[in-house]
Amino acid sequence: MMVEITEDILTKVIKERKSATHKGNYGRILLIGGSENYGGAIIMSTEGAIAAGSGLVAVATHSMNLTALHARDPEAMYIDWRDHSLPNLVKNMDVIVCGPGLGTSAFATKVLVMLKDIISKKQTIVLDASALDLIAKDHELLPFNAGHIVLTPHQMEWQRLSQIRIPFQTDSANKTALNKLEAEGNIMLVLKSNHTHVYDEKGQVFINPIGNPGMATGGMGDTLAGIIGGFVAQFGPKIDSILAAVYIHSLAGDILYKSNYVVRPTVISKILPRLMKKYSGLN
Ligand SMILES: NC(=O)C1=CN([C@@H]2O[C@H](COP(=O)(O)OP(=O)(O)OC[C@H]3O[C@@H](n4cnc5c(N)ncnc54)[C@H](O)[C@@H]3O)[C@@H](O)[C@H]2O)[C@@H](O)CC1
Ligand SMILES: Nc1ncnc2c1ncn2[C@@H]1O[C@H](COP(=O)(O)OP(=O)(O)O)[C@@H](O)[C@H]1O
Ligand SMILES: [Mg+2]
Repeated sequence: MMVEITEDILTKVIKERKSATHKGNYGRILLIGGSENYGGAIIMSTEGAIAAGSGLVAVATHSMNLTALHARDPEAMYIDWRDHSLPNLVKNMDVIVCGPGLGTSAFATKVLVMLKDIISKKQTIVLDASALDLIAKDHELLPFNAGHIVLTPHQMEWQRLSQIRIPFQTDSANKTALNKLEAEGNIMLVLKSNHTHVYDEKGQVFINPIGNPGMATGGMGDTLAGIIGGFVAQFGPKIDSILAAVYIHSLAGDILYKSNYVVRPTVISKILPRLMKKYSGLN
């Protein structure tokens, strides 16, 4: 059975903040990505995570991206992804987003191996973009020990990972491929397209009915990966958090598309806090 995601998911998930709280109550997230050529990707993911409201946002990226990252997003903490303290930082996080602009170098593979060794049951990992391409070449790189794994491929990345060509990516074929990947029944799949399908850990399928072609621009998925990570960090590692993130990303896109021919991913992050405010405290 397929369930359409509706606006109700936003009031269900987005809670009004209580006065007696601090940043430690809203989740810690580490984003890993951004090679020399793809610095923008990790910056856009970071902006998604900050706008979504995670309590603490840290970024591990190529040193070349430091100045741009800090100039745009001083809220984010930075670590050189070659720094030997990276594994320790990983251990302290609730959520890790890995992949936007990561690239597929030997070093990128080493990052995935490190994550696989270190990640624990208390943590959620969101795998996007290059991380998925590396895993497509070697399924053993999947960090099965994570409490929850969220895969966010677009159709081409899913083709590489599942070996199902795009026209044949039906829900039943996708579920079969997902079952083949799973060791622990802890993988959720966000299969991005003009109508994104989300598969939960039990095989339930959800479809996102909104979004628009103005969103077909580089960085839109990087932004979504950050928002998903931010929602999981703040609202918990459940399918509803992911559905709400997918829905609000498209809703922001639709609002902007009314008066813009192209929707810039960074502007989605810009309007997200205001949109979240509208849906908070209504449940
Ligand atoms: N500003 C930046 O630094 C950006 C960096 N990016 C990074 O570039 C690396 C390569 O990712 P790409 O996704 O560009 O490359 P891929 O080669 O993985 O996929 C892109 C191609 O797949 C095809 N495709 C088919 N169905 C599609 C669908 N539903 N959605 C999207 N594409 C579909 C299209 O022909 C498209 O050109 C990743 O690390 C990614 O994070 C991109 O995210 C774009 C922005
Ligand atoms: N025509 C469209 N209609 C609705 N949503 C779209 C459309 N094109 C792209 N999107 C959305 O934009 C995002 C693109 O993700 P992705 O391809 O990973 O981008 P990137 O890697 O460049 O950041 C997905 O969330 C997808 O659903
Ligand atoms: Mg992408």
